[in-house]
Amino acid sequence: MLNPIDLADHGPIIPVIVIERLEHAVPLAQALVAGGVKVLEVTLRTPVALAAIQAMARAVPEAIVGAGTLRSPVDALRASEAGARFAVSPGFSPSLAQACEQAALPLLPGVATASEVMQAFDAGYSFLKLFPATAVGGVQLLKGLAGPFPDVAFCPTGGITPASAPEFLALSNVKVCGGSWLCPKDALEAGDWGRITRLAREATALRSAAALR
Ligand SMILES: O=C(O)C(=O)C[C@H](O)[C@H](O)COP(=O)(O)O
Repeated sequence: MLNPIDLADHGPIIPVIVIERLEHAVPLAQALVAGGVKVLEVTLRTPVALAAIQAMARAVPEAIVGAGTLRSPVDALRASEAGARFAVSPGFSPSLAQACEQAALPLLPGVATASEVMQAFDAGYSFLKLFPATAVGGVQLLKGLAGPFPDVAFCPTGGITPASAPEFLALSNVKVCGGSWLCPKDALEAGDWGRITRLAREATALRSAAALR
């Protein structure tokens, strides 16, 4: 079973993917992998999301396909059945955490405050999504959390851009960021897979940009 912290080893950005049309799933995964992005978070926000996870996992074995937007225990079960290798949630709830454990689905739970960090940490999670990262305080909040929680790492997501990502990635407690900009809706609709590969390639270079800061 994958440890969510290991997702950070595959690159600095996890694309947050919204699939409206199932036929986009496989070419999108291929385009991202071609640009060096292997870890894919497919949000359970659309009716075809589970089928998209299944199709990507089968057709693009190099990809590590996970499910995002898990909100309830049943989401955990469905994501696991669809073949998701990890799960991401906008928040933390004990019932969701328990369902993921039962389904052997590694979870990256979301937090936005120190109290939520403590609840997730108590439940055994030390790698957390900060969501919605920019809105709740962004870089300044993460610097603040590093004091009392030096043993907690974060994946900030929400409002991050290619311009702001290096500042996040340069923080000691940030291992990887999430962002939807790698998969723009208009590129998917136009089938512009080349643009998605370019965006993926640019995203993979952001860790070096962070190291230069
Ligand atoms: O649905 C979820 O569970 C999410 O993960 C929400 C995403 O994190 C944000 O929608 C990504 O934010 P942007 O990169 O600002 O578009």
